Amino acid sequence: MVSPVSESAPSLPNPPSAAARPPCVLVADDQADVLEALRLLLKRDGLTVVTSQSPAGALATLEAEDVDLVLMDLNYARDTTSGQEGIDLLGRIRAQDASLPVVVMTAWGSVEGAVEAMRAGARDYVQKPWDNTRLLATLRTQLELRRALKRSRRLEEENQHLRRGQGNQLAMVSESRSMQPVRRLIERVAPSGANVLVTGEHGTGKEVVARLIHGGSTRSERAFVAVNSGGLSEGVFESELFGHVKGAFTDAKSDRIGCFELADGGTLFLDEIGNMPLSQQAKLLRVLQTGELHPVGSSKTRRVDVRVVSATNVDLSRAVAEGRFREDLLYRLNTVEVQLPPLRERREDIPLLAAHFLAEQGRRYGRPNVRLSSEALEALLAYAWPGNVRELEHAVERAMLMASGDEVTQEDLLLKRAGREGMARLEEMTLEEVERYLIERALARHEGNVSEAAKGLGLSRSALYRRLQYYGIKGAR
Ligand SMILES: Nc1ncnc2c1ncn2[C@@H]1O[C@H](COP(=O)(O)OP(=O)(O)OP(=O)(O)O)[C@@H](O)[C@H]1O
Repeated sequence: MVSPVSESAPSLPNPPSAAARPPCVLVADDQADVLEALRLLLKRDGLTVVTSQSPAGALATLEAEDVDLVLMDLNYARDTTSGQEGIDLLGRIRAQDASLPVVVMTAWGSVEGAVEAMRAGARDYVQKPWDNTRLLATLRTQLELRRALKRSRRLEEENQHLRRGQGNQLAMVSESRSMQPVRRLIERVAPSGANVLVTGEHGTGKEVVARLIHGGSTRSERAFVAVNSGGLSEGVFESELFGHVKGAFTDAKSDRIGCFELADGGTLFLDEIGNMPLSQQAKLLRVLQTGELHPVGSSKTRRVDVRVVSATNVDLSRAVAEGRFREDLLYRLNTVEVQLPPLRERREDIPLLAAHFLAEQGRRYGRPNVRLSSEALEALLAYAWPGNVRELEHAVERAMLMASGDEVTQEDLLLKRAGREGMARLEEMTLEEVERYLIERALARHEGNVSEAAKGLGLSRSALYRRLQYYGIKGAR
């Protein structure tokens, strides 16, 4: 069931975490001696310094480097006293990135210049000649504010992801013999930091495994970010994974942190990896090889330290042989492979899983005493479970709602059956349940192929997609 892949397969390099990088300050001033003095002062204080002697040079540096703060003079050679060139530069920096703090340096006694700069968006000002301690304190305050702002944005995006995801499900019920090697492998690889590929049919618990691996690793205190990487359109893919900067495209109203950066220091779960188009595979591979990425619309390089756990129900070796999946990407992803058996091959787990879900739903619906009748349990054991653990979970929830007393009967389970009996059940189902059922059947018949399933159902592809989203049906391709 479990096949560790060669130990020598390459894994994601571990570049220094972006969070540990010292802040980078761009100092812009046209006087070389001023630049040098500031460079030494700031470097001694542990900051990374890049310098520029002209407004054009400053803008070019901002394009290329990941700068956290700008310290800029207001006066440049072309226009030494009015400060207008400096104000222009300030405006252009703000247009590029309004969240980037700018501290201006003004000539001694030039209060109007300082006031104008503050009006134009500078966060603070220092007068020349500067006082070292005060200057450093000013810069530190602004850098702290920026860090706090970035952190709160990041938390906000993480929360959105958690809300979109399934919470922190860490329980894995798995007592069956066929699940023992899986459990042992998870325990062994979780702390190793190696990239893991989890394979198995839909609903077998691949995401549960990914969360367990994250929970058992040294990264457990950092984010676990799950993304359905096989379901992203070409336009959304890069923005979702690598982020974008404001103005990168029409709808980019503000900067967005991508999943890779959200998972920095933690684990990125790439679900449905086998459905990723080749063009997206190439972009993903580049980031896995270098640990570096560019948000859409930015030329700045960002470094990330991410462990990748991916999942698929597709036979990737076959996909490689058929030219649908890159072999080099597969080697990056499957340093270790965990294969999850379908539920029909681990029937011993069915009673335990059913009891687990019954207890969970009992808590949810305030019915802690609901139990399965022995006929209901027999029916569960006899059923084929094409939808695996997810289908069992839904069946138990539905049964909890159907059961009139504290005992769930076989009838309450509404298990799908062919023939006349199935039709009788159909009559008892709601319209939505029937629709969902037919969609699932069509997808199963066409091995998850949405175009084919849509044709079979007499729907357009987009109409079927809308319904898949509405019913939360996964696994279509
Ligand atoms: N061993 C298990 N113990 C407890 N709950 C489980 C187990 N396996 C799966 N589940 C539950 O079943 C549901 C489906 O699991 P999960 O989403 O991990 O499956 P999956 O294989 O990733 O599905 P898909 O292929 O559709 O993405 C989830 O609600 C999960 O919590």
